[in-house]
Amino acid sequence: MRDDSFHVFDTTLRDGAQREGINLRVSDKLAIAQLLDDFGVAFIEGGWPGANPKDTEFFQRASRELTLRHAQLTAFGATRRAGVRAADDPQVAALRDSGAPVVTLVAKSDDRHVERALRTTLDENLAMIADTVSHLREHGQRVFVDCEHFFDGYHHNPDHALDVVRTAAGAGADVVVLCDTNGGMLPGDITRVVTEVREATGARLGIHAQDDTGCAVANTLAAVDAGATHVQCTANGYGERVGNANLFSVVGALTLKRGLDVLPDGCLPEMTRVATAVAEIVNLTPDTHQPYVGVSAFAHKAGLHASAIKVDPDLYQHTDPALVGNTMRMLVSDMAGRASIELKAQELGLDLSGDRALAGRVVERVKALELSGYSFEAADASLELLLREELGSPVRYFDTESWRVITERRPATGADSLSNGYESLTEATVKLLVKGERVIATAEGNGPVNALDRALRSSMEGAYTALAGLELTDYKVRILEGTSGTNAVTRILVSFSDGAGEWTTVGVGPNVVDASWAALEQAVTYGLLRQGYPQV
Ligand SMILES: CC(=O)SCCNC(=O)CCNC(=O)[C@H](O)C(C)(C)COP(=O)(O)OP(=O)(O)OC[C@H]1O[C@@H](n2cnc3c(N)ncnc32)[C@H](O)[C@@H]1OP(=O)(O)O
Ligand SMILES: CC(=O)C(=O)O
Repeated sequence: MRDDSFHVFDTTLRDGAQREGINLRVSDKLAIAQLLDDFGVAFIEGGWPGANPKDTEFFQRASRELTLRHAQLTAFGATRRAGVRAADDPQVAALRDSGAPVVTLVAKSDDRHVERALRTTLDENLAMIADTVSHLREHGQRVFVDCEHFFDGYHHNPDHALDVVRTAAGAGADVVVLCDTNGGMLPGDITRVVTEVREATGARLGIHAQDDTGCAVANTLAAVDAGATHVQCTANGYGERVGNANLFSVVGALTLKRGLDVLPDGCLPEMTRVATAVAEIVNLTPDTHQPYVGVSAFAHKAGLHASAIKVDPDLYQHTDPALVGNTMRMLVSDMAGRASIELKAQELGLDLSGDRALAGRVVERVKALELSGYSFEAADASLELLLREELGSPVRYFDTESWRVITERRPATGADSLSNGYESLTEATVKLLVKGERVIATAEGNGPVNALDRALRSSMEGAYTALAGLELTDYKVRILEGTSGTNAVTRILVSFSDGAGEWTTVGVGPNVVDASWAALEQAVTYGLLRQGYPQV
């Protein structure tokens, strides 16, 4: 039986889904629920059964299709309408019949909302809460009550706000959740109010904090410090308007900073995987700078940081990334020092044998190249090739004698209205020395880079069969001197994949095709190195 003394309650599938830009299918919701269960949350709020067909179907399918090891499903919905018995309210019936063992009821606790939005009396509001909680409890469901706008309501009419808490708890709600629905509170407000409400009512309290002041995580932690034992959060902080308290930041803080065992054993290292997988499912780019789980959360750029990290990573990290399933990374740029290079070499599996002079030479080359427009922090493959060269074993699979590209614009057959009756075709010829033989290859492409890529591969596919499995996955152009117009220097980043991994290289030059070739040549060389081909 799971310890019930502290609840991590996730509402990604309900409040998270209220974020602009998220539109989940039932299968998405089921997949996210499974991930949240892997992460070990105690409650997963699945949605509002009866409010829309998708959420109703989610609860039907969840009972058949989900195997939850850690979490209980929770159905969300409102208290009964004014003037109707809970037993006769169809929305309450949908909660009762959802199959969820737990129901979270949203209740009004700000008298202005009662009078102006519900258009009823304060007494009827209390009756709606008591009647709905008792009805669901009689049907065997556990009930939590979300007190909407609690903090604003407490400020405006503390007596009614406290009556709501006492009524909910008195009717059988296990947790009364104080909600900062408009997200306007600051941590000091939360500490004071939670403390006062706990002392005045003795109820078990929870916290639900929207992030409109950017304080949702801090507010959640302040509530816990003041005695709340139930935290409502969403994966990656998704939620209505700017979002909710971020589940991963809250859990990271509670476990690693406060020493609370809020997850089952072994679940914390799932954090980074779950955060990324949820972002993929909701179709939002993962936030690279998100605390704990972002790809940059433990990425170090400054040379002074690296020199201390070399002695002990704890000197520049607030926690061990492995505890949350993340990894430390060294970034090499013109802010690097010798220690950065030494650590990067270690990360890449290269042995510098403590050669400080060699590391110093690499630093100097990197700084000079970055001054001319290169950027190595996103181009690990280029950096590795440079390091190998300085180590005295440059990577060579072919030598380029020359290449040429011709783009022809000609009348098109079946051209669409955008092409103005013309089409362009590019042809590239490359001349290389491959394993001692001179090879010449020509290929067509839809542009210079595509044509060069195809010619380069076709010239070597006999010698290196694995080339067929390499794929160009990204091509980025950055104009470095914006004021020079078409005379500018450009930086090209190309990314390749071989199915097992991805790598990026960088080329720079005043001629965009030349810079692209430089990046392409390195990317293919690095790809062949990854395949383990012996060098020529
Ligand atoms: C703070 C939060 O984020 S709470 C979560 C909010 N989530 C959602 O609203 C998403 C799902 N909502 C919906 O699909 C719809 O709004 C429904 C199905 C719930 C209701 O739809 P409708 O019946 O068309 O009503 P509508 O949305 O216009 O208004 C909500 C009604 O609920 C009432 N209501 C609001 N809060 C409560 C409450 N805590 N208890 C009881 N009734 C409430 C309102 O007074 C209003 O009543 P009225 O129709 O008599 O004016
Ligand atoms: C319940 C809820 O989502 C809120 O009050 O913000």
